[in-house]
Amino acid sequence: MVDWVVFDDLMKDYTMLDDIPVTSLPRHDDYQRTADWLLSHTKQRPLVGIICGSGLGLLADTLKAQDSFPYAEIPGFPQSTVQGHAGRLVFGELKGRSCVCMQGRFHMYEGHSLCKTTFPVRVFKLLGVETLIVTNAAGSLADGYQPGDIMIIKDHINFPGLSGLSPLNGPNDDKFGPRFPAMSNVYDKDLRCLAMDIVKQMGLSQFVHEGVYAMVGGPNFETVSEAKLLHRLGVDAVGMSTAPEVLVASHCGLRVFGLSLITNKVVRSYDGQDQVNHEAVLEVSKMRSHSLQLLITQLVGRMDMNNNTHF
Ligand SMILES: O=P(O)(O)O[C@H]1O[C@H](CO)[C@@H](O)[C@H]1O
Ligand code: HPA
Repeated sequence: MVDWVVFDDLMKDYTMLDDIPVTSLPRHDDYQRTADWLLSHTKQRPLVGIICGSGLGLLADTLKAQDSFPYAEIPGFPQSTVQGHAGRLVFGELKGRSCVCMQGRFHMYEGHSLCKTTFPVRVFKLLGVETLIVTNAAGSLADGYQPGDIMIIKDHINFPGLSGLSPLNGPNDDKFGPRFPAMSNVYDKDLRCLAMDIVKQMGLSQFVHEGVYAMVGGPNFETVSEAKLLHRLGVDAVGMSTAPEVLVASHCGLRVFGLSLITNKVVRSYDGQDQVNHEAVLEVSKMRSHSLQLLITQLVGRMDMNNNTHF
């Protein structure tokens, strides 16, 4: 079993990707062992996996017939350290459909390697999950987005990925997916259309957009110049997570749907006193998490099942 304390100790001296000691990366058996432990501790057989963003963990509390496990009790599971990320894996039903929910995710800026931040996604795959729903708190760059709005993620720009930081670095495990996965249609179009339909029926169209999410490394929020750059590049919302999870999910054939809750406007001017902070992010997340929960519940209830790609 991968020992994350030993792993982190090994990794701390390796800043260049081509230096990562291959033998210390998690192997298929490590993911399988964690999945087997979970399958032997719950009767749920989830088809949908959900990752809750900052302040969005309340969604997990709405699952019916729950079995929940603190990350510390799950063999091989990493631990979360960020406020607003409870650190529990919750199994249960939404609209009668079996789901597994991460109440708390792992971020690169916590000091985790990317294969560690995405460890649960491959465990989900081995549990039988077919569809991954990712949620996050994000700052908006798009004109017209307001704090409290929801963005259906159409596509992403993975800045750490563009500069060589990928959870798929290292030898490829063909049991999970191909060496060179395509990413051109990574956020499932049918699910995005279905979500838009639900939004209309819920009367939320005014608050819901479809747009491009960019992942930056964090943990600092953006400078004004960085914000201007992101805006010019066509980024609608920015955060410090999601892209690696989506990459790993898509690599192993999971269907992906993503939502950003806009918690703040990214400051794009030197005038004024506006400053974003994590407490404000959590406050807005909590305020609007109910609409997000309703949207996800409806989506899970209406999505078709048993149609993901198998390698
Ligand atoms: O992406 P999630 O986990 O929702 O969290 C977002 O909120 C935190 C900043 O307030 C960062 O971690 C950012 O990525
Ligand atoms: N920038 C980056 N990450 C974030 C933000 C932001 O403005 N808000 C919430 N997560």
